[in-house]
Amino acid sequence: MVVFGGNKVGQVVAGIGGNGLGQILAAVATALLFHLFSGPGPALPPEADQEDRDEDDFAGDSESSDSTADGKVFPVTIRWRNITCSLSDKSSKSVRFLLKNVSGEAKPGRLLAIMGPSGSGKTTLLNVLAGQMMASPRVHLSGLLEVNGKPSSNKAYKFAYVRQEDLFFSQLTVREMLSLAAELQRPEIPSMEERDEYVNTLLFKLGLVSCADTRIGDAKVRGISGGEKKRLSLACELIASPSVIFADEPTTGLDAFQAEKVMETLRQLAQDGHSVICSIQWTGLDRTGPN
Ligand SMILES: Nc1ncnc2c1ncn2[C@@H]1O[C@H](COP(=O)(O)OP(=O)(O)OP(=O)(O)O)[C@@H](O)[C@H]1O
Repeated sequence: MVVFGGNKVGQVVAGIGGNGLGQILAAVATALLFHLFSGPGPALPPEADQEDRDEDDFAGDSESSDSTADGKVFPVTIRWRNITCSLSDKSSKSVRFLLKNVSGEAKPGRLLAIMGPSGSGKTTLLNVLAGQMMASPRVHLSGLLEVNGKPSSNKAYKFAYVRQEDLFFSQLTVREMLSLAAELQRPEIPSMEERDEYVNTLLFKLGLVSCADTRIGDAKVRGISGGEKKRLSLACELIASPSVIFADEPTTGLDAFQAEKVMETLRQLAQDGHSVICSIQWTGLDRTGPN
């Protein structure tokens, strides 16, 4: 059990819409910018508090490569100790803790679910772990973050971050969206045929074959389901061969069937060797809770 800003949180191991060329170009630029800025952001400064470092527990080494020579996922273990994040308010001279002494570990082959009610700090923790905290003089961060046994540094590993909001070209089909994403992110794939084959593999892996030629859609034009959108987000992120996958509330807003399919996909990605960390909003209505 860890504590987030005062709330108890259980840890379980367990579009861009629009029409027209102008908007497509704008969206391509947005996608490129998104990927430029979605690399590891400001990392948690390695803290002096390294007493409880136990390097023997780490199987990985410090290589920063993201996939092994045979195309397998490069294994990355992340460990965090006593992460504290606070917000200071100069006018009222008060400090608000968003995270307080949070510790944990994510390993390759495991799916880690961070559970808690709304506002308990789940997104904040994912942002800290992914080095995506917004730089602000009001935000104070402390604690220890290790990647494969070494204090984390920028660009230490490749990660995917599936956020709560999905960003897509609503007019494209699922296949077209993946093909475009592959063209932007994997320019080394030489021919269209090979790219098509790569996209087909992704469609199969993410269970998107049946909706491959359906438009993504948006609020105005009905397209693929919410669960399919979430799995398409995962597929787009997988193109970059990440070692670690962060997914912020991937099941929120989905019905039980779609939520189960998304979680099954994440479980499968963990089995493929990715370290998967997701947040789940836990309302407490389910008395059984995380186990
Ligand atoms: N930069 C910030 N400035 C002010 N408050 C912030 C900031 N970042 C987070 N918070 C606050 O910290 C708390 C935790 O936010 P966070 O988004 O991490 O929670 P969460 O558990 O992911 O919530 P939800 O399930 O609703 O998405 C919230 O009360 C939020 O308003």
